[in-house]
Amino acid sequence: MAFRFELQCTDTSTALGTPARRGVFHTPHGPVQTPGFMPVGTQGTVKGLTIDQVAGTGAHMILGNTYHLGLRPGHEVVKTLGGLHAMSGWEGPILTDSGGFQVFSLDGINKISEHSVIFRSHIDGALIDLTPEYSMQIQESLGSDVAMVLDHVVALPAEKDAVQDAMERSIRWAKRCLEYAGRADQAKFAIVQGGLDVELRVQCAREMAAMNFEGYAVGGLSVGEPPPEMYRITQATTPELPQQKPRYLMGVGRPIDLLESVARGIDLFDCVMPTRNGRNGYAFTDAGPIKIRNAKHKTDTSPLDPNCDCLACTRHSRGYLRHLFIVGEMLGPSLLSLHNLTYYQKVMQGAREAIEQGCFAQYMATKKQQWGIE
Ligand SMILES: Cc1ccc(CCc2c3nc[nH]c3cc3c(=O)[nH]c(N)nc23)cc1
Ligand SMILES: [Zn+2]
Repeated sequence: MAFRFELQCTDTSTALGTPARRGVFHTPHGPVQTPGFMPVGTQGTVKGLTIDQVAGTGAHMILGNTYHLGLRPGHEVVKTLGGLHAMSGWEGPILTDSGGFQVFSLDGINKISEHSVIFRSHIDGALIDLTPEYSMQIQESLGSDVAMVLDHVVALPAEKDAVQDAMERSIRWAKRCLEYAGRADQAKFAIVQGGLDVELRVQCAREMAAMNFEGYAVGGLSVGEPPPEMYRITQATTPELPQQKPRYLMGVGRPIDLLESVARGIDLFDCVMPTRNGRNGYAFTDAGPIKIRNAKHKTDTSPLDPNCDCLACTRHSRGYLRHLFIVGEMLGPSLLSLHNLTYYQKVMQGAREAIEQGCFAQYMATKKQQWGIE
């Protein structure tokens, strides 16, 4: 069996009506410990880090993108280079997004029809006709272990009929992706849409659950809605998804969002925050966030985070890291990205251990207190 989700134990200590879950998602490129965080490697690289550094953070699975790689260098080139694994050298599991979200979120014209979404390449202006089948074909060339279905995401806030129209189209497109005769060693994940409307979310989740996907993502969130709204929708959606399949909350989130969502039954996460914020000099630590450019760090010889064993925290001071950002040295963004990814993996490792011990609620409360959250 190329793919298998092994649900090891659950923890109901948070009493949110759906338990936190500890599991292992087995893939052809190795196991992924859940709950787990997947670093974003949009262009086939986690920006500023070597793959050995990414592995060193504790990451098991990384993300690639159909939209970007499909445009440049083009999926045929990636295929000729042996696929994303051979090209990047990453030997672990890879998940690729379908490209739809990038089309809808990158401002610019796009034309939606039942057939596809047509958009102009932001690189050379060429018209691209992205059908569910073409998205699957690109992801097949990329050779990812998990391919996301092509979905239609509407920007929030949106009228209920627009959300319903996009949700129903996403169901029809998901069916077309499932029917696409791809490779046996590539899993397909469904993506549940429905905006912030519980009724639409439940309907969509049930229709997707009735189709035989290897995993289920909750999409259409982390698009600017208030975190409590994200939690409310997640909590309404996960109970409708198959218990024995992995659940992936797309684009989430801050460390607190990861824990609040684990408590509501989510197994996998991705987010650009640790790397994007790292590149901008914003570090996540047990004592809360640090803006390294702040003058108060200028002569600070202490490490970024005394509890962290990453290269940035064991080899350098806050004063040096600040200096790198002030003079614009490329090592600065790399080191803070490395630290943030290490930090995210440590938060998730703690979550996995807490669920195993049945004390996830206590773990979340402790982290909230450390982070200065009510
Ligand atoms: C490389 C890569 C980058 C980013 C992503 C996830 C991108 C992403 C979202 N990010 C925030 N919210 C999101 C919602 C959706 C969504 O509803 N559908 C899809 N297909 N992707 C989403 C996947 C892969
Ligand atoms: Zn560190």
